[in-house]
Amino acid sequence: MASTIGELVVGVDRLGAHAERTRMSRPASNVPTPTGDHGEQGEHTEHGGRRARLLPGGPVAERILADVAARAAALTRAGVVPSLATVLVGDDDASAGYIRIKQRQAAELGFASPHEHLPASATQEDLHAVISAFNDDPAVHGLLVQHPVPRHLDYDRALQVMDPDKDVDGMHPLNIGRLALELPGPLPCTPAGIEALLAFHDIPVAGREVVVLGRGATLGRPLSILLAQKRPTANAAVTVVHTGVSDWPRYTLRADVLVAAAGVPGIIRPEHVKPGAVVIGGGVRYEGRRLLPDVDESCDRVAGAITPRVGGVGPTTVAMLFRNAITAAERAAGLPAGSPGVTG
Ligand SMILES: Nc1nc(=O)c2c([nH]1)NC[C@@H]1CN(c3ccc(C(=O)N[C@@H](CCC(=O)O)C(=O)O)cc3)C=[N+]21
Repeated sequence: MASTIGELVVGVDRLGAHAERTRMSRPASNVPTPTGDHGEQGEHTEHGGRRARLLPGGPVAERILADVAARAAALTRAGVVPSLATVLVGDDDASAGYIRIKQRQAAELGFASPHEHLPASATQEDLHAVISAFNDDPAVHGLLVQHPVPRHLDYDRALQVMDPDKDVDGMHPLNIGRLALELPGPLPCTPAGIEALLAFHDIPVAGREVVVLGRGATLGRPLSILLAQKRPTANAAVTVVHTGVSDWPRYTLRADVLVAAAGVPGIIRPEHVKPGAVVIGGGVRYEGRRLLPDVDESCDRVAGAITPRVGGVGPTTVAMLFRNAITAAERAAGLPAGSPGVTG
């Protein structure tokens, strides 16, 4: 059984080991209470006037990226430079900005990052040709097409052209199938980032009630699959609520861990949160470069623990992109995935 989810187990073991270490150095009063301490908010640590304990994603990402950097160095010593290719269509400023962040990160980690920029007038066939060229290039191990693409193009069709083993977003239909069947493959980045964030901060979800608000393909749906899997950092009782459930607050109010994955700014308000619950802000909408989170900031008065508005789930998403990329590179090089000790 373990072999079918080998990749996942490796990542989980690493995070689990880290969680053990951090648990010992953290004051007892700071331990989260995902079951909810009704009416015992005085036990929560104050953070600059906030009641809820903050759950930053930065340290989670750092931990993952340190591992990626070690594996990239080992692969490079073995004669293979890991490579994550990016494709951008059009001239959207925000998208160009995100691509630059990924390229800077790639350089820091010792990855090559070939880039193709297509004009906004590019056809579907132009986009497919660029993807096919990266598919066929053995020096490219990971590939992502920046979302969204201009309106006249079909992102899903482009995704299906991509080599599933190079899909660092973990969103190719084959990879969603692998996720559902617990076969090895790249995991969708934001869901995997949220599982890692919860594990890093010692927030158990096993046997607990997790409610996901939203069923989108990039977050809500894959996260609901991931957190219901049989694994120490998952094993949750997962409920998915969405626009088809008009009395959704009835469900979110029961959640020990509430994940906002709706992409509707401010939809989660304090009256939707069980006192003491853990609130994870996964969903965001971008208006230009402005980030509009699903979770209203005042939820920190009710929650026991909450991701910060900036530096929460976002950094873990980017770290998972690179974890998927280094795993793809190791596999392509014929090395066992996740072996930082390998030398040439
Ligand atoms: N093929 C593809 N894969 C993606 O993964 C992908 C994509 N397309 N298109 C755009 C979205 C957006 N995205 C972000 C990831 C991290 C942060 C992040 O780390 N944000 C910081 C800064 C927030 C701010 O802007 O103030 C934070 O959350 O703290 C933001 C945005 C990945 N995306």
